[in-house]
Amino acid sequence: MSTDSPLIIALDYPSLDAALCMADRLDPARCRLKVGKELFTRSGPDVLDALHGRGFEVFLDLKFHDIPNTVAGAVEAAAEQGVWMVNVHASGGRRMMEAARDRLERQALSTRLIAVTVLTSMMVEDLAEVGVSVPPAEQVERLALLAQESGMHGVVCSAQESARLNALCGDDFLKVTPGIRPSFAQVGDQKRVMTPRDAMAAGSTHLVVGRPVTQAPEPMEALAAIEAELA
Ligand SMILES: O=C(O)c1cc(=O)[nH]c(=O)n1[C@@H]1O[C@H](COP(=O)(O)O)[C@@H](O)[C@H]1O
Repeated sequence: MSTDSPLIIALDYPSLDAALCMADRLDPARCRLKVGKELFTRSGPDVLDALHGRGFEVFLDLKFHDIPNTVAGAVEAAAEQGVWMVNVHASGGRRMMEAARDRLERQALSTRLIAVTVLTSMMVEDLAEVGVSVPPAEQVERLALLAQESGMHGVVCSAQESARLNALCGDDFLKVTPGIRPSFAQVGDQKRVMTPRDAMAAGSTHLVVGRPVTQAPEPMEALAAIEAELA
């Protein structure tokens, strides 16, 4: 099933059973699902089959970062399993991103390919420790432009950077933004956060929401509350 909802719910669970338990409480007409490293490492492709079988479109969030040939192969493998979206780290560089894009094009695979800019958990001092001496916003701009030039469909960034990236890269360039905190939710370990409404107003095209929905007593009620904040 295809949906026009901007919401992508992060299924950050340690087992297939726990993930499917949550998926069964959600509606594929009103959200997509994101499968990340922990769940995929434990369950393997079974989780993708199970979610596709339930009608969900899936963002496989494995943030590939390796030499170009290895990343191209990994992206092809993900796309062959029918995922809606897959991602790489933009800091892997132009040749890595181009190799991944070329592989999808050559195989006529329509999976969206996006690049992570600067993780939403990182602040200026974290970047400094890894040798990046510019503020997060500046590094995000640099990596987003590089990602666009390298043929990515969009980027993962904080919603705080969406407006600037809209101006730099245009509306069609996807801005997939985690660090979303509805008015009813706790910030937790995220640093660069925004509410769903502010994030969409800033130009985000998709909102990644995890714990505010998955740890709510009634996940569909939390999702409906986010939809209401967006209306
Ligand atoms: O690529 C991601 O999805 C991602 C990138 C990023 O910079 N920050 C970030 O939080 N994420 C993911 O977005 C989700 C956020 O979950 P919550 O903080 O529970 O809403 C998690 O699955 C993170 O792995």
